[in-house]
Amino acid sequence: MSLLQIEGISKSFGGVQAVRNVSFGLQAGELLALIGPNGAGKSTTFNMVGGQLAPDSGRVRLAGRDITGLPPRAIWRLGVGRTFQIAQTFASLTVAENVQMALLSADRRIFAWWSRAAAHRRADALALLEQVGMRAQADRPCSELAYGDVKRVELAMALAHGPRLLLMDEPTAGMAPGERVALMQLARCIARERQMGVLFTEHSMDVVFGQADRVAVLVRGQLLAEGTPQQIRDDARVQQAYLGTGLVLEKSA
Ligand SMILES: Nc1ncnc2c1ncn2[C@@H]1O[C@H](COP(=O)(O)OP(=O)(O)OP(=O)(O)O)[C@@H](O)[C@H]1O
Repeated sequence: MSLLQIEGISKSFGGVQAVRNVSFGLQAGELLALIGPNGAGKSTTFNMVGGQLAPDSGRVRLAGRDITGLPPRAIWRLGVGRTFQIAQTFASLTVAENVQMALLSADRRIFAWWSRAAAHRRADALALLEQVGMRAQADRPCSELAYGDVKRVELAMALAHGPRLLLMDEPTAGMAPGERVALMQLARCIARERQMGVLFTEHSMDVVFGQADRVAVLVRGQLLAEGTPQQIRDDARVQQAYLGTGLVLEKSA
């Protein structure tokens, strides 16, 4: 059974059909990149999986369970984590405290007194930071970190509730090319180790073709193609769809 199964979802905004009858699946341990030119419906699809938007029709299943239209918090509780285009951390807290806050939330104790974050499951927080290569920076304030490191902390925070599926919305936006690949290599290792699925939207073709196991291409709200990076790169329809968008379907050296 697929970890995530999207079955014919559609969504319109007024007269604009943003997503039209889109179906695809994602297995545990797999990285699936959702790509497409601007306005193709990537964010809308993503938000229908995360619960920020309810589909007009179609179903979304997580390990067979119908999660269509559930609110984001309920979907998160069922094991769907999320990172954002602009990393969200508390700048005034240390790296470890940020992860401890995420652990508090996972333990349903987010309303506990803030000062207790520093005392909550520090060893578990440090273990998560070890996984993302940030253990040595545990006691630095997040405000002092380079942006690429903030993204790693955000990843550790997203892992705090042990998601089965991680949604990463343009995870490498704003990062230097080398850092982008490194972040997604890390996500890939963690996905394999935890048998966690990762669905991500991405504009950087280096990341897509270098790191994704499979790629789904949306164009004008419809699924145009789905396959391995090689199949997608060789697909004439995909090349045609990208013509004139300024994006190149080549992995740069
Ligand atoms: N809340 C909304 N209200 C009205 N129209 C919307 C809304 N959200 C998205 N759209 C429209 O739906 C279509 C798909 O948008 P969406 O943001 O899903 O595309 P995208 O592939 O994520 O684009 P980008 O790469 O530019 O982020 C676009 O035509 C967009 O203008």
